[in-house]
Amino acid sequence: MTQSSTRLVLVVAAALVDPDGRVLLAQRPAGKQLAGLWEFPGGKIEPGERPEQALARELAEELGIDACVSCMQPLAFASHAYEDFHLLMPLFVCRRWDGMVVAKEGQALKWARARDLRNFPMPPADAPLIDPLVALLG
Ligand SMILES: Nc1nc2c([nH]c(=O)n2[C@@H]2O[C@H](COP(=O)(O)OP(=O)(O)OP(=O)(O)O)[C@@H](O)[C@H]2O)c(=O)[nH]1
Repeated sequence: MTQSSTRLVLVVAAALVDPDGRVLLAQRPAGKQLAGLWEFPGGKIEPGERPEQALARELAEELGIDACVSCMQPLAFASHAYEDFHLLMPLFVCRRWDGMVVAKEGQALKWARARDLRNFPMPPADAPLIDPLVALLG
């Protein structure tokens, strides 16, 4: 069905990959939409920002790391109709950053194998992102 008006929300997310080939998941805190679900770090792109810049900002805010913008590698994107908005979310692979990953916003963090991601409850938009990660990382 075609909808006449849909709010498009642009979000950018990262698959941070550690030297062991594991991917970082962050748990959405209580009180937020989709609370308790495991997601890729990231957030909304602000007006005037390039996606890679927005991602670097979010990674600094959420995890305290300084990610290498020129190393961000586009892998896949999610296009998902939530009830009240449509999410468009590119996923970048990021293997290089400065600093230690720290949960700056009190969120739980987990390093997981790509092939184990299906064991984590994730937002529905994220499901199509898992196969490309498994293809890349095994
Ligand atoms: N960062 C991130 N967001 C995701 C993923 N999957 C997914 O559906 N989303 C959705 O994309 C939006 C992310 O924006 P956000 O992190 O700034 O959202 P938020 O609820 O904290 O909003 P707020 O900043 O207005 O409080 C949320 O609606 C979130 O549910 C994911 O893997 N990572």
